[in-house]
Amino acid sequence: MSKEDNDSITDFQAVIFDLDGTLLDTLDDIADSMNRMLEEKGFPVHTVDAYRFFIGNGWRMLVTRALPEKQRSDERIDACAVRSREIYHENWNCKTRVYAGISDLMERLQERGIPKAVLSNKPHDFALRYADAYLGQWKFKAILGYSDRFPPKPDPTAALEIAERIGIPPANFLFVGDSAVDMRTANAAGMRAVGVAWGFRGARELQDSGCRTLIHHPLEILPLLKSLA
Ligand SMILES: O=C(O)COP(=O)(O)O
Repeated sequence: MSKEDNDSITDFQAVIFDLDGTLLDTLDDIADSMNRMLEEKGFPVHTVDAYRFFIGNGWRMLVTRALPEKQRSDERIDACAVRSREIYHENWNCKTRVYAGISDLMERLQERGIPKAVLSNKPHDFALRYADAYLGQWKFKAILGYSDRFPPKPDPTAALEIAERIGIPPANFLFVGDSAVDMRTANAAGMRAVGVAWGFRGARELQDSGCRTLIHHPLEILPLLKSLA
């Protein structure tokens, strides 16, 4: 962390986490499911790494980016979204894992009584299922994936709703994510934008999109938080 970051740290008391690429490495399961759908439909598949840049703006955008440019009619995108979700439904947890250091971080946050929440552009049902399977031993004040209740990130509405529910002002939140979408959401919500270098997109994208604090290990979040001891 730079000195400048240290100087400007205020009274952070709560954390909102992105899910894909921040808490969980879901890349392979998403890429495999999408590639199986593309194969079935006779379209070219992509490398797993290509999916790092397709994921981030919700399932429909993921499907759109994965389809060849000339095959992106609304009807085709809808049909491919339905089929790829069916496949993902069966394969969501084959290779997914929690990133190193996340379990330690969750444990420490829990011990210190720091409120935490998840906000993802993943379909809401999948966000809940992942949180339950991989993060179920820790308490979250809210777990929100994408649904028709809130616009997707980078719109700040859902992040602000979480702050309201927890009863802590947005300015006292860390918003931790791995993509430009997350950094924009954080800044639009008036929360501290914390970028994680271990995620799908990497440090450069984060620095170019409003990241205020870049971290390389989950436990670097702890010194940013107010001590509740
Ligand atoms: O599924 C997506 O588009 C991204 O999900 P995330 O917001 O948890 O990174």
